[in-house]
Amino acid sequence: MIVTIDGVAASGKSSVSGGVAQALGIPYVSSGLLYRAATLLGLEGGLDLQDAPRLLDHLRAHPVRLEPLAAGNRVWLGEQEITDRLHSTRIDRGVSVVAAHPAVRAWVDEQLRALPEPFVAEGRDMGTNVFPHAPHKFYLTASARIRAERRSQERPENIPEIEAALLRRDELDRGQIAPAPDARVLDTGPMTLDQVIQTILADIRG
Ligand SMILES: Nc1ncnc2c1ncn2[C@@H]1O[C@H](COP(=O)(O)OP(=O)(O)O)[C@@H](O)[C@H]1O
Ligand SMILES: Nc1ccn([C@H]2C[C@H](O)[C@@H](COP(=O)(O)OP(=O)(O)O)O2)c(=O)n1
Repeated sequence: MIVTIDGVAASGKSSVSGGVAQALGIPYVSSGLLYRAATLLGLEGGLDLQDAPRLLDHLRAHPVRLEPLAAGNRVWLGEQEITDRLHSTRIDRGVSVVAAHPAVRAWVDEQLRALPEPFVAEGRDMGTNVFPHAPHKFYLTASARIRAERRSQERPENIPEIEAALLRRDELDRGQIAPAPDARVLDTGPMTLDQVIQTILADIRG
């Protein structure tokens, strides 16, 4: 069984997926971490992030692995854990360029489709492209201001700066973001994290 939870940046995808997965006793899969890992490798390799063929060669030469645990996903580069380095403002700025390359998307999708079920998958296109046959699909939204207020707990910039960066990324990610026609759309703005998790669990349990 696969549950998909897609949505815009900072809409609550990882926190909600983690809570839903823990309640169901299954892992969750954070696809965005693989796009972030590809961005980190590109930046640290001194590559032009626009240069898809070189970036892909670089990715193929470096074994990146996503470990989808219920308590939080980890990303490995060989034997070295890189999870803590994936949520910087520098990666936020570069990741949309990297995620727009079809070859990078195929590199991510291949890894996701190889994972054993059951799991909760979160990202932008889990319910549309990667797991279109998933029986339970959700799509999270919230206003840019609310998302910026939430993110300000995790980033050094002030709320207007974070809001501007989120709107820029929404725009750049637009090609990847659309709710699946059979997804339930939830505006998390007026809800607590636990309310979102309980709403999704009630829907899954029917
Ligand atoms: N109602 C809510 N729904 C989802 N997340 C919320 C809610 N209220 C606060 N948050 C917080 O918003 C922050 C951003 O959520 P996160 O899971 O990182 O989003 P995303 O994975 O979409 O970037 C987290 O700190 C989360 O706990
Ligand atoms: N399935 C996915 C997941 C993420 N992406 C891209 C788009 C996002 O800007 C980045 C980072 O996604 P992530 O979900 O980690 O981060 P945010 O919640 O957007 O802060 O990756 C994507 O194109 N497709």
